[in-house]
Amino acid sequence: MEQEDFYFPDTDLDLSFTSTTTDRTFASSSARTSLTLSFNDRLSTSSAVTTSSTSSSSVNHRRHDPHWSAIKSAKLLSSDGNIHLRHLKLIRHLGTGNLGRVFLCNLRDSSARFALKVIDRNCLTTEKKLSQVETEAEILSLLDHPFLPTLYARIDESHYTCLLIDYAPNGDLHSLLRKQPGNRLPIQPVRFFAAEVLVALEYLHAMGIVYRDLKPENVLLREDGHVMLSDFDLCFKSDVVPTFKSRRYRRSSSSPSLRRRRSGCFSVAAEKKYEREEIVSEFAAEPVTAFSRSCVGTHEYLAPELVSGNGHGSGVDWWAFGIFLYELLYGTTPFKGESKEQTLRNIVSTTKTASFHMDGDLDEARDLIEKLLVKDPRKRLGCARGAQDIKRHPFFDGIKWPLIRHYKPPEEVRGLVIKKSTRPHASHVIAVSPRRRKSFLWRALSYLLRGKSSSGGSKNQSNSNYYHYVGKSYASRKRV
Ligand SMILES: Nc1ncnc2c1ncn2[C@@H]1O[C@H](COP(=O)(O)OP(=O)(O)OP(=O)(O)O)[C@@H](O)[C@H]1O
Repeated sequence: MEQEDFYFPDTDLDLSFTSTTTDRTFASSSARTSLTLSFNDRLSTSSAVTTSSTSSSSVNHRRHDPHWSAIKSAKLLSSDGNIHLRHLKLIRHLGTGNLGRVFLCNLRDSSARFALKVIDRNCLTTEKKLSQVETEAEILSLLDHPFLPTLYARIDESHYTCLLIDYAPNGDLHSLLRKQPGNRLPIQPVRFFAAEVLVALEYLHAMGIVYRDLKPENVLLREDGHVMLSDFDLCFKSDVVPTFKSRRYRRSSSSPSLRRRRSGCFSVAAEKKYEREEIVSEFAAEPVTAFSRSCVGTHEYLAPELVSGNGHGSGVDWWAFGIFLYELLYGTTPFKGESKEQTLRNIVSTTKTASFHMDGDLDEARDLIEKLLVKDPRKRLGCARGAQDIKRHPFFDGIKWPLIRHYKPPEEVRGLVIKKSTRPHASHVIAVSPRRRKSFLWRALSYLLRGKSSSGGSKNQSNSNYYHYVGKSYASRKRV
């Protein structure tokens, strides 16, 4: 969980915040970063993002959103109609990633809070990293979904590229897991978080986007407790051909008359189940022909086809979804070895399978995980028709998918504070001449970003090839 918000005396940037706030990235010794080894993905080269606005700004259904209203007002007051860094007030540092630093900020004279990802392009030493920035910006500009961040503005000033996105104040699922006894969550919160992540992945796949970096660290939690997937620099985009088909299937479901155990909005059938046959028309938009050879992701979450380097598609996200479910339920990942090399060996080994503790409550979860962790992607659940098949698994029985965003987040999870209403934030305004304000802002940004490179504790650097990568011994699970 983030610390309580803290407003500093109103300068454009108060550098003292670096020593008084928590940098989750540095604080976390077990941070897992992701690996990127080569880029041959078919990412569209057209830039959908312009310098300072995004296509989503015109989305009608969000016109009353306070964030868009704040953006609109700031643009109206801006001399050139665009958002600039001078319009933003940085509040504190939230974390450091592979590409840059993330700050909590708001627009001056507004209480709407945003996260600002600041990338100093001069610090990006390789073409690959520059390309990752463009990938992230492009993917973000395409998104319009409650469980994914909105890109409100892209600001390119001097050698900085800044992405203004939704702020998720409840931290990430990895930190939340570590606050739980045994680093495990009870089954109902797991169903809740997994269902939302599944819907987010389904949306990405329907857009032709293969995510490739699912892990609890990348599942941020919004103020209302709902999820927000983050980190799109490892995605690849492919063509997707949506289809609409009729299908006959046997559905096992609980009798409505049976007594049910209840927990929040997610209920579990306590007694017998019955089977019925249904013919359904369904929309499938899974990028089944997506293909990449890049070895990217986070070791413990890599699918076997990714590790072997023979090419992969959207199935890698369904494998990672299985690992994700396992980690939420068991507090560890199923193929974790003594070293990263051993982990990768376990993943590709045809004899090594996930092991499960005996626990009756987890039978359906176990069955789902086993179907997702099938080493041959052609036989893996989700790889033929996408999320539809996973949603239908008995583990998710009872969930009304169209209403998913209205389900109540699990309140019983230790360390998850769900705010019922947004507290108005005080904002202090001190008149600073625009010239002074600008130079101060640049000096402050340079200072903060320099801090990143000298700290040495930030995210890892990319390795140039797989053998170099597996040959090293790492103290923690990191993305490369
Ligand atoms: N929208 C956000 N709201 C709140 N915190 C965020 C947000 N985006 C990022 N963070 C925090 O900032 C940190 C850095 O984020 P960033 O996306 O740059 O890197 P990352 O998620 O660590 O991934 P990588 O280095 O693999 O690209 C994250 O660990 C997270 O704690």
